[in-house]
Amino acid sequence: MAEYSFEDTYTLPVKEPLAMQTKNVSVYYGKQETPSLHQVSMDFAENKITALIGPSGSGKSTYLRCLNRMNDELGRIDGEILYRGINLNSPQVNVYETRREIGMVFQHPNPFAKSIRENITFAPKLYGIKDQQKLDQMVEESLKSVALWDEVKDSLDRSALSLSGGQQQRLCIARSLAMDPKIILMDEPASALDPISTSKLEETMQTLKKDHTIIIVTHNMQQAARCSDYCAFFYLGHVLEFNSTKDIFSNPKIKATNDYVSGNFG
Ligand SMILES: Nc1ncnc2c1ncn2[C@@H]1O[C@H](COP(=O)(O)OP(=O)(O)OP(=O)(O)O)[C@@H](O)[C@H]1O
Repeated sequence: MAEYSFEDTYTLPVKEPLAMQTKNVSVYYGKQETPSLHQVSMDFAENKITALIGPSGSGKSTYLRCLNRMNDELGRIDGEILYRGINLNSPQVNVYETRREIGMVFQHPNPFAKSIRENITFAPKLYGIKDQQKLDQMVEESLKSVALWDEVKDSLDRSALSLSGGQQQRLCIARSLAMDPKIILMDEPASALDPISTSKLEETMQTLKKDHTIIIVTHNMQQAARCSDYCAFFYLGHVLEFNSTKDIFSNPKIKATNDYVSGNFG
C-alpha cells in the first residue's frame, strides 16, 4: 500500500533544448500484469545532468536501462523513447547503433581483461577503424576527457585490471566515449568508489557535460545535489516530482520528495 498518492505529482516544464524525451514509458517484467514502472514521461535537457533519485526498488535503474534498450530481453516496454525524432522503443531501431549514441556506465567498473589501450580501441576496431593514428588519437582524447591521461599515458599497455577502482571506472567512461556517444547513462557509478575517486568522477562529469548529456542514477543525495541540474524523484515505479535540482532540495513541491530528501525514509 503506497504511503503517498501517485496522483500528487509535479513536473517542471523544461525550457531548453532537449537531448531526449520519454512519453508514458511502462515496464512489465516477465509476464507481470502490473508494471514495475508506470507511464514515465520525462524531458532531458541537452548538455545537462539529470539525476534519478528515490528509494531502493522505486524503478530508477529499470527506467535508465530502457533509455538504450537494455531491458529488451526482460519483458515488455510500452511508450515512446524519443531521440532525434525517432522512437527508440520500436522494433525497427538498431539497438547497437542506439548504444553507440547512448552509452552506459555501470555500478561496478567492468574493464575488459586487456590493456588500458585495448579497452578504448576494442569497440572502434570492431566497427572497422584500423588507422593506428586515429586509434591513438581516440585513446588520448578519451583518456584526457576523464582526466586519466596524465596518470596512465606512460603505461597504456599495462592491464586495465591493475588500475585502482576509481581509475577503472574512469577508464570505463573513457571506453564508452571512444564511440562518441551523445548521451551517457550512469547507474550509480560512484557507489563502489572511495571519496577521492568519487570527487574525481564528479569533476569528470562536469567536464563531460560540455559535450554530452548525462543521466545518472544515484542513492547519494549529496552527489545528486552537487552534480545535477535536474532531478526526478521515483517512488514505487512512479515519478512523483521532476524539478530543478535546486528546487528538489530546497523547495520541493511534493511532500514525498520533501520527506525523502530530508532523510525521513529511504
Ligand atoms: N530483471 C528483473 N526482473 C523482475 N523484476 C525486476 C527486475 N529488475 C528489477 N525488477 C523489479 O522492478 C522494480 C524496480 O527495480 P529497480 O532495480 O529498477 O529499482 P531501483 O530504484 O533502481 O532500485 P535500487 O536503488 O535498489 O537499485 C523492483 O520491484 C524490482 O524488484
